[in-house]
Amino acid sequence: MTKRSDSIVLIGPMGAGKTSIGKRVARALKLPFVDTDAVVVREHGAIAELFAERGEAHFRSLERQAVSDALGNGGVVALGGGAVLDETTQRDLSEHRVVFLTVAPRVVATRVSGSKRPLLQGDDSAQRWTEIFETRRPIYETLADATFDTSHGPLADIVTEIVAWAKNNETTEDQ
Ligand SMILES: Nc1ncnc2c1ncn2[C@@H]1O[C@H](COP(=O)(O)OP(=O)(O)O)[C@@H](O)[C@H]1O
Ligand SMILES: O=C(O)C1=C[C@@H](OP(=O)(O)O)[C@@H](O)[C@H](O)C1
Ligand SMILES: [Mg+2]
Repeated sequence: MTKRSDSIVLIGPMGAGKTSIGKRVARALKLPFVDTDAVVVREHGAIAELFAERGEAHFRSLERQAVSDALGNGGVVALGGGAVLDETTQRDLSEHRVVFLTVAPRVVATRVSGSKRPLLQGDDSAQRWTEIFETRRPIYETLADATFDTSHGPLADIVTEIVAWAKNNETTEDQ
């Protein structure tokens, strides 16, 4: 696999583990870690409030900028689940090693229940998660260089698998 950048980008649906697994992968590889949602929150405030007060399109434009900055800086980057909807981001990702974290619907429900994710509020959140995931799945699959299912087993095992994959797929200077 020839990729220009040595960074690793985690994509996938809400609750797949991008933030928590990304943090641990970065620590294991001794690389900096950035979660683009955390950047947006730090610079602009809570995501739920941005959605409520300024709308999803506004959040997406802040997210696009955070993603572009993070990809430029390198390291391990965890995206928000919807960041891949942006076509500029899709193009930019072709230069990076992209890891798609997937998860079974029956497992994710407990992971995201009670969370403040604005797209998962209300009684039908499980159904909404599935609809959103099915809509985005082709994009995730197209962008992915590798896919890991986080539904089973301890989080540490998935981290180990991703670290091994990253070491086997390192970029080299002359690419
Ligand atoms: N493989 C896993 N096994 C068990 N719990 C997990 C796993 N991955 C993530 N979680 C838990 O699920 C929740 C959501 O994870 P998070 O990293 O925020 O996902 P994402 O960033 O993809 O939305 C967190 O509470 C996290 O600890
Ligand atoms: O899938 C989405 O559209 C979203 C995912 C969230 O991030 P996580 O995927 O880290 O939960 C966050 O960016 C926002 O609530 C919107
Ligand atoms: Mg996250």
